[in-house]
Amino acid sequence: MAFDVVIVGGGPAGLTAAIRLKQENPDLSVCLLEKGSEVGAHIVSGAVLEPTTLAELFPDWKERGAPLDTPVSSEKLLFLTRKAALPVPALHLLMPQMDNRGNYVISLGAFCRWLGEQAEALGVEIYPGFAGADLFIENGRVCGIITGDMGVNRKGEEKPDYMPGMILRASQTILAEGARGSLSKKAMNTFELRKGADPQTFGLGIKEVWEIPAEKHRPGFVQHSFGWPLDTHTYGGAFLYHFGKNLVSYGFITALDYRNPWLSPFEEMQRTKQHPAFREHFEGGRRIIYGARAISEGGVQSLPHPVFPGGVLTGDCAGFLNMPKIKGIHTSMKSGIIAAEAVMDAIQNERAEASSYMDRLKSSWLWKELHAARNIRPAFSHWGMLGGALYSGIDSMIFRGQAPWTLRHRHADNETMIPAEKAPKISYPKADGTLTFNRAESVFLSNLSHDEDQPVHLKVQDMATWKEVNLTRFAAPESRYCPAGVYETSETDELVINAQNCVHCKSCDIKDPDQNITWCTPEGSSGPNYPSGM
Ligand SMILES: Cc1cc2nc3c(=O)[nH]c(=O)nc-3n(C[C@H](O)[C@H](O)[C@H](O)COP(=O)(O)OP(=O)(O)OC[C@H]3O[C@@H](n4cnc5c(N)ncnc54)[C@H](O)[C@@H]3O)c2cc1C
Ligand code: SF4
Repeated sequence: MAFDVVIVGGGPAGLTAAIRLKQENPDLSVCLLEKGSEVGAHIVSGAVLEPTTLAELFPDWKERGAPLDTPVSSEKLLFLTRKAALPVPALHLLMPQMDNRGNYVISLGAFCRWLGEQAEALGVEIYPGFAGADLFIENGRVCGIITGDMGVNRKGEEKPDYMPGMILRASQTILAEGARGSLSKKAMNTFELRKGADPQTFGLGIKEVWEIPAEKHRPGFVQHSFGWPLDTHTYGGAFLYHFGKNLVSYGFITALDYRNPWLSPFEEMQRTKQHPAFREHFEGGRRIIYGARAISEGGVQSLPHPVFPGGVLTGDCAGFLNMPKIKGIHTSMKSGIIAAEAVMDAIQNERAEASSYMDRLKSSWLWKELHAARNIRPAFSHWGMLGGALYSGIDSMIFRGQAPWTLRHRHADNETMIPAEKAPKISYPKADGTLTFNRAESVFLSNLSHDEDQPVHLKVQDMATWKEVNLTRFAAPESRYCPAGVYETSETDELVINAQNCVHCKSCDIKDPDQNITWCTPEGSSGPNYPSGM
């Protein structure tokens, strides 16, 4: 099958790019693949939406019924100690990037479904349930993508319903797979797109949606925290947003450059709920959805060159997220708009490379925004939590993001752990089954579908390395950082992989110390099926 443009990924970046292409040129043939069973099925986000890019894409978004129903009504940033919560005063002055006035608390899943409807109305062909499994490269140029085979059993043999993958040819391919996309990783390696960039650094976001009693619901209330329970060298914190009909979105982001291999991002998230500043929000409520996803935290200094022969990278798979704001939706969408315009230019001028993409990015508000935010995230790696918080205040208030230096990211996340025997063990409280839960009962709420009789999509290149590095040196950290309990160590010290539990967060691909684990796309439609509230 041949198209003018193939887009891989139906998140905010891919859908926005698709819409912009058809808005500008209705005659272009545009195809978008989404590995989830439907658009939105794999989407995890807080989410507070800054509506700037949406207004650029559809100035009449209100009349079109965009699902932005909960304006932010009030907000707090808390520094937590074990028992106390100290609000950061004059938040809008001290940390203007945390100012959420004019923003909306949304379900990003519902928003993406709505964007999908807009795209289809413009003539974009959307194929949910199809994973882009490989790049289709001819003569050193990406000429489209290859979808995954369907109907292959665990041993790699064809089953009666076998359907080989298809080649989707395209003049230009837009990769919009979100953080740590598998095709994006291949494109970066094949075309050496990361040359000269700092290592990308990621966070793992784990999230729950709760339904709470109507009398406790405060529509539009937004709360963020930092400090306890993380140690001072680990960046991260919790978020809590009231939205929709009696819903609360609660989550915790742990930076994946953490050092202590005994740390469990899942348990940090569970125990934060017990803090008095969070606990009261869940009383009388019930948890209805659970999910997890990595986010790209590195900022502008970690961006790869986003253009390769035959295509571009856009959204979180390149790393267009503003970490101090904890926002990547409006930035991903903006990069999608710019990518679409550059790709159209390349097609019209019959050029293999959308070479205007970088210049267009650099002259946009997106670049200015990311440039101003660039020093805050690395400051926390350099000077720990308090030094980083102090630096953020100075950078925002005095330099206003224009300091004449750029702090670098010195390590990739897989390089930062210290040996388990040198790290303090962390003892986490047992789940109580009402407020806090274990991973097995949590993953149940991700509504997973995964045919177990298919090749394991988590490839461990070398088990001897796993034993020597992961098990012996780091006490099997994947058994703690995986938010779905996919990895276990058997009594005979073998690695057990429960691939059917994978929620596609990509943390193992990122954090595995020797880069010995590779996340590959499973059969299309596998993985979580998050409903519209996510
Ligand atoms: C817990 C959490 C909280 C967040 N909170 C906020 C917030 O409050 N505000 C905000 O602005 N941002 C927030 N973000 C960030 C925001 O969600 C992302 O920046 C944004 O979603 C990135 O958009 P994207 O389109 O690049 O990628 P994604 O949203 O990740 O979408 C990528 C899509 O591509 C699909 N895909 C991936 N690979 C393939 C493949 N090979 N084949 C087919 N399909 C594929 C995926 O299934 C997915 O649907 C948060 C993120 C997390 C994890
Ligand atoms: S197996 Fe890897 S990608 Fe899947 S949920 Fe666990 S850490 Fe995330």
